[in-house]
Amino acid sequence: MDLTPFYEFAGEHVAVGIHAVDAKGKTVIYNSKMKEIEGFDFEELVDRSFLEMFRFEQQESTLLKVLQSGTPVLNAKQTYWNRKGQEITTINDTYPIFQNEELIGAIELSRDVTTLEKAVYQPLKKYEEPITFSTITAVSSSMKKVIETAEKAAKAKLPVLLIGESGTGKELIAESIHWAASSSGPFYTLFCHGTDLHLLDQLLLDMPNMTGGTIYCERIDLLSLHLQAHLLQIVEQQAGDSICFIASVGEDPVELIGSGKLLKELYYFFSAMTIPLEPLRKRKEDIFPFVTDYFSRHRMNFGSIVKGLDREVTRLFEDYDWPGNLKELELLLDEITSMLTTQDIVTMDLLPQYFKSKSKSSGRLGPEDFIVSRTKDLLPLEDYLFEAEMYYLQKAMDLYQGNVTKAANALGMSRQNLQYRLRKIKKK
Ligand SMILES: Nc1ncnc2c1ncn2[C@@H]1O[C@H](COP(=O)(O)OP(=O)(O)OP(=O)(O)O)[C@@H](O)[C@H]1O
Repeated sequence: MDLTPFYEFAGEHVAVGIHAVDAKGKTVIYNSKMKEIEGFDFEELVDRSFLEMFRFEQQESTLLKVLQSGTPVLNAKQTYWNRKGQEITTINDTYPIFQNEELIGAIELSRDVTTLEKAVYQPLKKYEEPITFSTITAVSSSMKKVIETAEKAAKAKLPVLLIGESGTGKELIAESIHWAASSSGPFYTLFCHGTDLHLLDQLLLDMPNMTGGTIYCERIDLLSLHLQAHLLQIVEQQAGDSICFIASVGEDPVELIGSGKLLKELYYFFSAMTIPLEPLRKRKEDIFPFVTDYFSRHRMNFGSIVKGLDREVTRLFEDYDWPGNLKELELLLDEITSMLTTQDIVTMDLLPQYFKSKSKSSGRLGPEDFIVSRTKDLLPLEDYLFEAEMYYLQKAMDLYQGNVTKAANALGMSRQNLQYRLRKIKKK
């Protein structure tokens, strides 16, 4: 009996992301769960082969690494911001695949542990005391405005809708509203990412026992419309009681409603007060005060001597776009401080390699710019070809460890020609 249809069905419906490549690194399997994890839409996937050419992300490189070494890489945890700007934490196992002792490809199995990570890890890690408005870095005028409105919301005790990209501090604001409202009960977070009917029903069962407190529904736009309707029923039943309801969404709610991702009625319920949080790239004044606060907490909690950033790192932080906002900065600082020994100033060599290459390319074209779609303008051909050439030449130089003669030879061009092109890249 041919079992292929069974395996195909299982591959599409299993709750693990699967990405397999052949011996040349070309994708041969990319299942639905992987699309969901990486945030791709179908239309974009058609162009995936193009994308692969330009992607430097860890995801691919683990597969390629395994392809080169022939040995598995297991339990690799990574937190990143996917194509839709959603924060995702996965644990990946990547294996080489052999047939008759010949390496024919590699496969990556990716478990989405975002919700688990938030529920288990974050409460342990953060501020030791309840979050109050004064704990929050708010130097920019837009963050000051956020705090002002949140203070009003705490007094009014009306439902609140927080709007902002992942990592902008929505949960912190929700928690500080809770404490400022001097609510007697607990602060609960309902992580909508990965929530199912069963968990929502559990919430329904638990609620009658709550005599106060706050329920924060994080990213209601990540629930299916069916579950949003269910959530609406739950919150409406309790409305008017002493429970305070706060929710968050990742983008403009009007657009979300327009594109069928947010139930209008659920939006109406929460939008008694709305608080938009700007992405960090639009309020860069908050970057360094946050770093200073982080370091002082680190000195206090771990007795370290870390004081600040050197000039080069400061410039890099200023220029970078921070797609994951303050959360991304915080994770980066966690990584940097874990490597500190006797140094009190953070220098370039303490920055992880992936961050250096990401920040170098920030401002330049990213992989998504190469996707051809009806909703976006095409890139001028010249820019497209320039990026492609730059990518290819840099990869060739890496492969030959910077040896221009050997790289030129492999590329079938003269040494002078390659040097000329490399200079052109540097100037851009
Ligand atoms: N203004 C801020 N001041 C201090 N810390 C901040 C601020 N904004 C974000 N952070 C830090 O970034 C982390 C992420 O913030 P938070 O979880 O509130 O973001 P979020 O907007 O709720 O993200 P998501 O939509 O992914 O849930 C927090 O743990 C906090 O330490």
